[in-house]
Amino acid sequence: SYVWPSKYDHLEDLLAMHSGYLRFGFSDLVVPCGFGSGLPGVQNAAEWVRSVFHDIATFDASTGVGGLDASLQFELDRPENVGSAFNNTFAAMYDFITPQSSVSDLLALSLVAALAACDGPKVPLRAGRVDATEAGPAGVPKPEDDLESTRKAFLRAGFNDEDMITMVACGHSLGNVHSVNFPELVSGEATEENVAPFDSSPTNFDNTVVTEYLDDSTSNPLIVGANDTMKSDKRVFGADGNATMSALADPANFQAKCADIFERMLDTVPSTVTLSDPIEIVDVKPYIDPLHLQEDGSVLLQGRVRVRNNPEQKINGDDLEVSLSYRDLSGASISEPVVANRARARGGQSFGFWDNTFTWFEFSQSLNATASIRDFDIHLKTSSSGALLVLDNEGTGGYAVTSDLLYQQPESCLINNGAAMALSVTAALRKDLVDANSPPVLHLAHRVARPGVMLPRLQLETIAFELIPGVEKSGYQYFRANATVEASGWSTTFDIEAGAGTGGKVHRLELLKTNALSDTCGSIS
Ligand code: HEM
Repeated sequence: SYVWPSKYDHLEDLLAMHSGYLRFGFSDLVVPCGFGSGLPGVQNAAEWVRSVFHDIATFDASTGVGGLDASLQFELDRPENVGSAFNNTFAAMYDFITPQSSVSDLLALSLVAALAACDGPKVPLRAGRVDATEAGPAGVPKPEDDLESTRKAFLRAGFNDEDMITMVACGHSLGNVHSVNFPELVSGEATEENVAPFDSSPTNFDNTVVTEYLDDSTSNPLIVGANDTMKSDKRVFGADGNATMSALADPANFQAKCADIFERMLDTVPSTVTLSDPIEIVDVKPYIDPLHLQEDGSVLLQGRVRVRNNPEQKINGDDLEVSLSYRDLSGASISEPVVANRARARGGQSFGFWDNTFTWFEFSQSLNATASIRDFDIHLKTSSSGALLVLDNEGTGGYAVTSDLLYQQPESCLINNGAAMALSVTAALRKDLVDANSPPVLHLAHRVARPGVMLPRLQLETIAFELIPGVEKSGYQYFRANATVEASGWSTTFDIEAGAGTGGKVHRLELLKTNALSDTCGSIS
C-alpha cells in the first residue's frame, strides 16, 4: 500500500491526471488517441508505442545489456530507426525529466498512457530505470529482414515465436505507415499527410489488425503492399501457421495477451536495474508546499489533498468534508483542525485514465513558528451520512511535515541575464540545528544540452548555502545559495538538504521548481 511521500509521486502524477483542475501535461498528449498532435500524419500514442519497441528490441537476454534504457536517443541516425516518431516522443518528455523520472521511466509511462488513451489494456508501470549515456548495439528488425533473422532478433531479446507474433500484432493495432518514411509501401505521393493504417481502426486498440489479416480483408501495407520483400507482418503473422493469430481473434484473449507482452516489454531492462512494484493510482494524496516563514514570523502551511472518487469505498468528492488534524512539534494534538476547502477552479476536479476522477481540496493556514507542525492525519467526512474515515499514512504515525528546514520561495528568484540565468535560493534553518561546518546544501539539476540529441543530460551540482549574518526570525537563521543556470534551466528542479554530515536528522525538500520562481527576490525583513 502507498505511503506518502514516495519517490515515484511525480510519475504517478503524470500518469494519473490528464485534464481538469490540476493536470501535469504529459498524459494529455495522447488524449484523444488519434491525430491532433498538430503535426500532419502524427499520432502521438502510436509513436510512443513504436518508440518503446525500438528501444527494447536490441536487448541481449544472454548478457542482460540493453532493454528499456533510452539508448534509442543516441541511435536515431540508424536506418532501422527511420522517421520523426522517436524525436517527437523524446520532445514530449523534455519538461518531465527530473532526477526522479528518467527518460526510460518516462518511455515506460508513455506506453502505459498511450494504451490507456486508446482503450487498450491496463499495463502495470514499474519504475527505477536508469538511462544509458551512449548508443547500444544495433538490431531492430526491419521490414525487409527475412523471417529467420527477425526470429533471431526477437529471440536474442528474450521473446519466442509466439511472443514475436503477439508483440507485432499488438503494436500494429495502432498507427500507420508513413509515405515519407516508406514510399515503397504507401501508394501515392510521399507527403506528411499520406499515411496508410495497419487496420481499419488505427486509433482504437483492438484486434481488427488480426481479424482483417485472417479474413483477407486487410489493407496493412506490411501484408498487401506492392513490395514483397517488405511484407514483414505477413511473414511474422504466419510464422506458426496462424496458430497464434487465430487465438488472438478472440477480443478478450487479444487484450489479455497484449497486456502481458507489453508488461514484459516494459520490464525488459538492463540486468543492473531493479524495478519497483507497480505504481498504483493513489486514493488520497496530499501535496504540501514546503513551509516558509512569513513577514510576521509565522509559518505558512499550504497545500492540497487529492481524493480519488471511489464508488467501491463510497468516496464521493461531492459529498465530502476534508480536514487535517495535526500534532505540533512537541507531539501535542491540536484541537482545531486545518480545514481543506473544495477547490473551485474547474470544478475542483481532475480526470484520468481508467475512468478515474479526482476531487481537490485546498488549505492555507498560518501557524505559530515555534509550536509549528510535526505531522497530520487526513479526515474524510461523508457529509450525508456523517461517516468519518481517518487516514494516518498507513500506520506510519501520520503525514510528516518538514519544519526544521524551510524553503523561502518569496525571497528566492531566477533572474534572466540573457544566455544564462542567475538562481538565488533562500532557505531558513532552525537555529539549534545550524552547524558552521555543515551548512545546508542545494542540489541543482543542470540541464546540459547534448549535440545531436533531443534531450538534455541532467547534471547535479551541489552548492553550499551561506549564512546570511545578522538575520534571525522566530528561531530560524537564513541562508542563501547562488548558482548560474543555463537558459534551459528555467524549467529544472532543485533539492534543499540540511543535516547531512552533522550526525543529526537529514531533511530534504525535493523537486522544487525553478519555473515557479519570480524574477525578483523579496527582501528579508
Ligand atoms: C518485425 C518487427 C517489426 C517491423 C518490421 C515493424 C515495422 C514497422 C514499420 C515499417 C512501420 C511504419 C513506420 C513509419 O512509417 O513511420 C511501423 C510502425 C509502427 N510499429 Fe512496427 N514493426 C515491427 C514490430 C513492432 C512492434 C513489436 C511494435 C510494438 C509492440 C510496433 C509498433 C508500431 C507502431 C505503433 C507503429 C505506428 C507508428 C505511427 O503511426 O507513427 N512495431 N512498424
